[in-house]
Parts: sequence; structure tokens; C-alpha cells
Amino acid sequence: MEFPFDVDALFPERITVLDQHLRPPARRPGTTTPARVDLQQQIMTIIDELGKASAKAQNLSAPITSASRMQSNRHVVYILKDSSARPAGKGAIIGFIKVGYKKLFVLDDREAHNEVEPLCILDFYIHESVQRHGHGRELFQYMLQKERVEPHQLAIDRPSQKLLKFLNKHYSLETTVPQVNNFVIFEGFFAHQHRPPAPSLRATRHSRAAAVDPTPTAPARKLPPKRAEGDIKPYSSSDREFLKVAVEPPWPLNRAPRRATPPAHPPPRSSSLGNSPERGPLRPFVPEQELLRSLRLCPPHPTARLLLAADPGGSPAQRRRTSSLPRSEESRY
Ligand SMILES: CC(=O)SCCNC(=O)CCNC(=O)[C@H](O)C(C)(C)COP(=O)(O)OP(=O)(O)OC[C@H]1O[C@@H](n2cnc3c(N)ncnc32)[C@H](O)[C@@H]1OP(=O)(O)O
Repeated sequence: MEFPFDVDALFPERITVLDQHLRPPARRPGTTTPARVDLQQQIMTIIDELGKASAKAQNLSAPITSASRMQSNRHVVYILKDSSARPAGKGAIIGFIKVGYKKLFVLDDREAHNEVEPLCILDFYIHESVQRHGHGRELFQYMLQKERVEPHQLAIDRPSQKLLKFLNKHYSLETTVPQVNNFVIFEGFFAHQHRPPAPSLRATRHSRAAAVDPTPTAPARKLPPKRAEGDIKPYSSSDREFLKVAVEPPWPLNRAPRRATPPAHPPPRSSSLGNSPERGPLRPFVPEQELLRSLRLCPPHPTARLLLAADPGGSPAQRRRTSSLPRSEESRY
């Protein structure tokens, strides 16, 4: 991805890390330094274009990454540049990954709610011309080391099929722990929840390209004390919610409100085991108390009920396990 300005000079390192301040990194000695405001404008242009390209690649109706969204969130973006090819002497951008900590309510394999704050993969894109060349892995690996996380400790905001395959291939992440929100977590996510958070993105909120510390420690923390059940919101905020499509609640809440006349189209399918819910048209949500009451009453999942009917002997925890990976790409939108 090329730009009408010198990307190579703007980002001296192969991977540049930017936070909400979008501060231009220090330039190489001897390079002419344009006004700081111009450099920041260039950074904003790059982020906006990367966000648009990523949205297009994922068939999203709008970018989930932009300079303005970066400035209003505590996210960190890692940008990979092409340091070999220098088209027109200005360098090129290969791709980016955006991460951030989020408070989430996630279910463990005993179906208990856990309030945690893991590092989340929010957006990830490698330019089409160089996908499957190992650039995604290079960027992901760098991010893991800088943030001091291990892959199974991450929560992924509605991963695409490509990303799921990527995670499976490079990090052997396969078995998911079923959730009722948009985030996908993998087996092993809860293994290190007791460990304290490492100094990471939350401690170093400035542009940086510092040396990589190869020792990973757990970033996520379980947030004590446990809240009263009435305070727990079963749906955790996804960065993709502004896209104006609703996350479908689990059965029985996914039933459409009563209508005088039947709907013109059949309702969207309910979520399937191991998947984040599929999206359907916006519909009024039930009040939170009613939602929670229904959640307590409802079975973990329609598929689980089918399994129960077919195999009354196995344990519920076993039934909720899945070895297959979530969602077809079409179901994300
Ligand atoms: C939370 C989110 O951000 S979800 C959105 C994720 N982003 C996208 O889907 C955008 C389009 N895709 C991409 O930008 C890239 O393919 C990425 C970021 C997913 C991976 O980056 P790459 O540089 O292609 O990955 P890298 O070369 O390191 O690894 C390749 C592996 O990724 C997976 N992969 C990459 N592209 C594809 C594809 N088109 N089809 C299937 N698997 C793919 C495969 O496992 C592949 O291994 P293989 O070639 O042996 O099958």
C-alpha cells in the first residue's frame, strides 16, 4: 500500500507501534523533519486507509479502524512497513494489527460468568498482494512479544475464517470456549487468570519501537470482587457494534417480538455451538433483568440441547466443548 509521502522516513522501524496520541516516531538522523503536524497528518492518513482496506477485506459496512477512533480509544496499532521495496523511493505499508484491553464477561467451560480484562485482537489486515507470505505472523508475533501475552490468553473480536485458520496454523488454537458475545476465546484462556497483569500497553501509552522482551506473562486479569448477578451484563462490548448490526441473543431471546402479520423474511439463524452469534437485523432488546432471568433459565445452546437429546450420558461441560472452529465468513455480517 503506497502513499504520496515518504512512509519509509515516517516509520524508521519495520514495525511501528502507535497509541491514541498518534505521535510520529523519532526520525533517522540526517532525515529532513517536516512540521510535526504534517507528520501526524500522514500517520492519520495511513491509519484511515488501512482501516478502509481492512473493512473492505472483511466485507464490513464501515471501517472499525480510523485515526479518529484511535484517538478516542485506548487501543494500540502495530503497523508493518515494507522495508525492502521502495516504490518511488517512498516505501510502502504491508498491514497492521490493532489490539486493546477490554472488560468482558466470558463463560468458562463450566458455563460460569467471568469478568475479565484480556488483550483483544480488534482488527488485523495484511495487504492482499502479500497475504500468505508470513507477514501476518511476523506482525502478530511482534505484538505478542511487546504485549507479553501468549496466544491462548487473547480474546478475538469476531474473527474471520482467514484469521481462525491463521491462529490454528501458527499457534495451534483450535478449540474454542463457547460464548454468548462476539468474542472468541480458546481453550487455555482461563489457565493463567490468577497471574498478575504484566506491564504492557496499559503502562506504556506512547508511540514506541522499543526492544522486544521475549518473556511472555499473562496479561488478563479476573476482576474481583464478583458482582451481584443483577449487575452483570451478559454481552460485552465489541468494537464492531457500531456497524449497526445486532448481536443475536441466545435462545429463547432470539425470538422475534410478536407481530400482527408474519415477517416477510424468515428470522436469522440462531448462534451455533462454539460460534459468536450470527448477526441479524436490529430488533428491540428485552430489558436487562428479563434478559438475565431468561439466561439463567435457558439451556447453554440449541445445539447443546440436541446433543443432550442424542446423548443423555455425557457431561454438560463435554457437550459445550467444540473442536471445530467458528463461523463462516458470510455469517459475520
Ligand atoms: C479480529 C479481526 O481482525 S478479524 C479480521 C482478520 N482480517 C482479515 O480477515 C482480513 C483479510 N486477511 C488478512 O489480512 C490476512 O490473511 C491475515 C491478517 C488474516 C493473515 O495474514 P497473512 O500475512 O496472510 O498470514 P501469514 O502469511 O502469516 O499466514 C498464512 C496463514 O494464514 C491463513 N490464511 C491467510 N490467508 C488465507 C486465506 N485466504 N484462506 C485461508 N487461510 C488463510 C492460513 O492459515 C495461512 O496458511 P497457509 O497459507 O499455509 O494456508
